[in-house]
Amino acid sequence: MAFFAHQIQRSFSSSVVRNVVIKNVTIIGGGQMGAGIAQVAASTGHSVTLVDMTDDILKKAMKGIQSSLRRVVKKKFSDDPESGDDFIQKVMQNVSTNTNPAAAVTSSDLVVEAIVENMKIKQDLFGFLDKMAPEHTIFASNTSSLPISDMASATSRPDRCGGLHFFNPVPMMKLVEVVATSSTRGRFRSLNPCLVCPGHTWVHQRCVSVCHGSKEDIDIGMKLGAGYPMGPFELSDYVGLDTIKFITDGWREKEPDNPLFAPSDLLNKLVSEGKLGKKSLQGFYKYSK
Ligand SMILES: CCCCCCC[C@H](O)CC(=O)SCCNC(=O)CCNC(=O)[C@H](O)C(C)(C)COP(=O)([O-])OP(=O)([O-])OC[C@H]1O[C@@H](n2cnc3c(N)ncnc32)[C@H](O)[C@@H]1OP(=O)([O-])[O-]
Ligand SMILES: NC(=O)c1ccc[n+]([C@@H]2O[C@H](COP(=O)([O-])OP(=O)(O)OC[C@H]3O[C@@H](n4cnc5c(N)ncnc54)[C@H](O)[C@@H]3O)[C@@H](O)[C@H]2O)c1
Repeated sequence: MAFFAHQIQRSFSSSVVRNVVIKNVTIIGGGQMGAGIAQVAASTGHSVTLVDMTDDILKKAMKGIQSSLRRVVKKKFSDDPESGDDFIQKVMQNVSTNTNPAAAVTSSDLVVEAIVENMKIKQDLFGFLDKMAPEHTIFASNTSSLPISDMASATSRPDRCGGLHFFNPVPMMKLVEVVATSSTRGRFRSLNPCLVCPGHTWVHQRCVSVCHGSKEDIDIGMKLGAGYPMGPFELSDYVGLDTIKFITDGWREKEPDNPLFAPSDLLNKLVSEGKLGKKSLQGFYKYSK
């Protein structure tokens, strides 16, 4: 995270931002991704404020961060459990929660949004925070597929808006795509040398695969045959079927004739039944708590 904070700082060309030290990070959205981003930012010494709509959601997020840290520590401090406990305590002390986004950004250096994959809601959030956050604050979106420039246009600081596309689960995935727009000028560039296309990069285009066969066979096939750590159905449950639906609906809007983005009756049925994947304990597969 420190590396990316440096990269963002180095790349934003406006003088107001250039000498910004990224210390205070506000994450809006304490779901799968927001909680993971908060964990990584707090683990690298940043002071983090995690925002969501209710205290219950935030309590669940903090519990998730703690259990994830325990998994990290089991490996990182295997021969020194006491230091592991200290590490967890220190990281958790770096994270505070707030249900009031306005109060949570008053001293932010970097705001990362990881809320629902809906452009209007993201634009409204960016527009609102733009009035509340300090002049120097950088805004970043963790969106999987929506154009950063459309979010930046909802603010008075398009030169300090970018994408920070983390991958799930954040504490385990080394890739973060730093997405620039024409307004971010300067040297801000995507660290991931890849084609920029709907959904940012070719990484996503490979997630969208046309499959024929049982979900189990396809997942096993992609794991054993393509060396994937998870098959496409397992991964879709892991990402969240609602998020997958937001993304593919967005891509279909842009390219209605692309057969890759044809609507999936099964996906639409599962989402309409609230079967969102791992986060709701049922999607393509069933999960235990
Ligand atoms: C159609 C639209 C498509 C676009 C979708 C867009 C989505 C989005 O924009 C892009 C993405 O993210 S795409 C998604 C990109 N992401 C992918 O493709 C992910 C692919 N999957 C993987 O890389 C692996 O399955 C995992 C790393 C998730 C799990 O590893 P595994 O080996 O299969 O099994 P394991 O036994 O579970 O874990 C082993 C050990 O790892 C550690 N650990 C694990 N989770 C942890 C956590 N949360 N915290 C801390 N630690 C965690 C832990 O030490 C654990 O040991 P333990 O003794 O159990 O504590
Ligand atoms: N799930 C993934 O694998 C993955 C990976 C990379 C990027 N993303 C992107 O990250 C974002 C979040 O995805 P997720 O899987 O964490 O979703 P999620 O549903 O797990 O979490 C979203 C959280 O945002 C909160 N929220 C929604 N609107 C809000 C608002 N106005 N103010 C404050 N909180 C609000 C919700 O209460 C929820 O807790 C999406 O844009 C998604 O495309 C997802």
